[in-house]
Amino acid sequence: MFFFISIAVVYVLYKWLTRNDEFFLKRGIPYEKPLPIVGNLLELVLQRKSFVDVIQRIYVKNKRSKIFGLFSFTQAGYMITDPELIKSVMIRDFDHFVNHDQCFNSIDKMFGKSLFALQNQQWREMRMILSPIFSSANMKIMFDLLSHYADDFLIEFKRKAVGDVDVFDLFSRYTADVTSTAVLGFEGDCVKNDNSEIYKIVKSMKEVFNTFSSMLKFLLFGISSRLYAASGVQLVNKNVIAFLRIVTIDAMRDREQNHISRPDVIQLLLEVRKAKGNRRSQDEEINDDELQNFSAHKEFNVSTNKTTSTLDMTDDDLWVAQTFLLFIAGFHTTTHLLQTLTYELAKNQDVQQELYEEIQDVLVLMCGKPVTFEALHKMKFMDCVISEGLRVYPPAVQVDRFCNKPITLDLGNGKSLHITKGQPIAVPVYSIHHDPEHFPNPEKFDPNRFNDENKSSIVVGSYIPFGIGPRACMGSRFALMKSKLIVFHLLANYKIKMTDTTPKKLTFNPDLSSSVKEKVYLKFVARN
Ligand code: HEM
Repeated sequence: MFFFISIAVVYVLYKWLTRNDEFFLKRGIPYEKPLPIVGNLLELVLQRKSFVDVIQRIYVKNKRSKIFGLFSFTQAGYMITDPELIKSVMIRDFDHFVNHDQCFNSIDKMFGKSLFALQNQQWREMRMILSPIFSSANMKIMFDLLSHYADDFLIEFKRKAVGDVDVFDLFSRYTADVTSTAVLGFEGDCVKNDNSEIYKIVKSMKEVFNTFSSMLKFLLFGISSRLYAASGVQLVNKNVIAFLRIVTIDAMRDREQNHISRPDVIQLLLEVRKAKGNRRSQDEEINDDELQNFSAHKEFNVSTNKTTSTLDMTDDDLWVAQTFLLFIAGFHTTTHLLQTLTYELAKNQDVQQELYEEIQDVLVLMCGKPVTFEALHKMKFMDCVISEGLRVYPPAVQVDRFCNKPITLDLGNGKSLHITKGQPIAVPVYSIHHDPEHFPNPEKFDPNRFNDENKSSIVVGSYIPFGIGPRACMGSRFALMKSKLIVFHLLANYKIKMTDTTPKKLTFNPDLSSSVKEKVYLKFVARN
């Protein structure tokens, strides 16, 4: 009897776990047959391949089709390869694809309240509240703060540059300091102090998404969100939340009591909270076309005619969640950009020399004064170099959307595809950036793809390091500014070289991120 019951249970479980297996077959969309539980991600779960490599293999096989299917664990999701379709989902038909995957909203109580996870009207309201953080006026204030910080950084760096430098560690610390100083208004001291407690916490924030155990949490959530909820597991650990409460809620209270005002996020959150959300205009100038930023995202107006707020402004966690997001969204991404970019500059000495010459020209123009916001943003070759860095090593492997209103997408040649509410759809950013149809000889690091002569031939939708459309990265201009500034100062003072241990090629960790597997040590040789 027990035997028959066991067989019946296994059978029911198998049927349930494979319930979506014919999803793409029924819709005539190419896909790879999934395995139970792991879907198409077996190599990733076995730690044999990175997410980048898994997607790349499936993309190359299916890219002739404008859309293909991917089983991320048990979830069947569409992957779009065609720039026109990408524009349609991310911009033209945005009202049907406002949100990220549902799981971000429910997998962690605190993260679920962050801008990244908020949905529909709540997302629109929060985006309008937060986007002025990166208005042109605020960016200039942040630039001044960062310029002062750069002086201290260079003094500290002199000490570190004596030996070979682990550039991941260096730029993680730089990014943590810059976010603390310019965005949140406190000193991180992560570069200065090798044992900085703040650095330990910020690093553990990164681990929230980029470890094997976080992947298992997503897997459990994918199998059953109810089981996940019942297990009591959360993504963000208690130490991180305690730290964020201090830098957000305690800081807000302190400023209110002591009448302190600083031009940063905490101040903005304080004002929004006091005004119960009524300070949510997007009238501050955010898009500045004069700045040379090929990859920067243009902010869209996402307002609606609803007048009452759907957010609970008195909820502390709502604000803690935004601080968390600002840390985490800029941390891995900017560190990854700077790590991989300095690696490519060391490898491609001709590119480094051309960039150094542009820096020298600016220094001459500045007549000994520090580089200004405008001068930094007018540097054309600098912009090409950064844009190419983000093409070859986009920090986000993919960007995703979740259908909130059914729609029929036109696939061309008389074909169409009906997308139902609740259906995930993603854009494989890394694979599109490495597609020779969009970027010939894609593995070559060639900044001139983005020069004035060539950049007009880049098809909209084929270059999306910051995503695209109203839900694209909110911090793109800040990320570009802090990256350009540090590259400027480092190259003005040092020549970057490979060491005997520097890897010949970079590969990626077997997790859901695009983090580099190898330790990257580089030599920084003082120029004078
Ligand atoms: C090189 C650095 C960075 C890269 C490549 C990057 C990339 C991205 C991408 C791909 C997205 C998703 C976009 C989409 O779904 O279309 C995103 C979202 C976001 N990023 Fe960034 N990011 C970077 C730095 C930053 C920084 C420094 C901040 C702020 C301090 C930031 C804040 C955000 C926020 C708040 C979102 C969520 C936007 C929303 O859901 O409305 N990012 N980023």
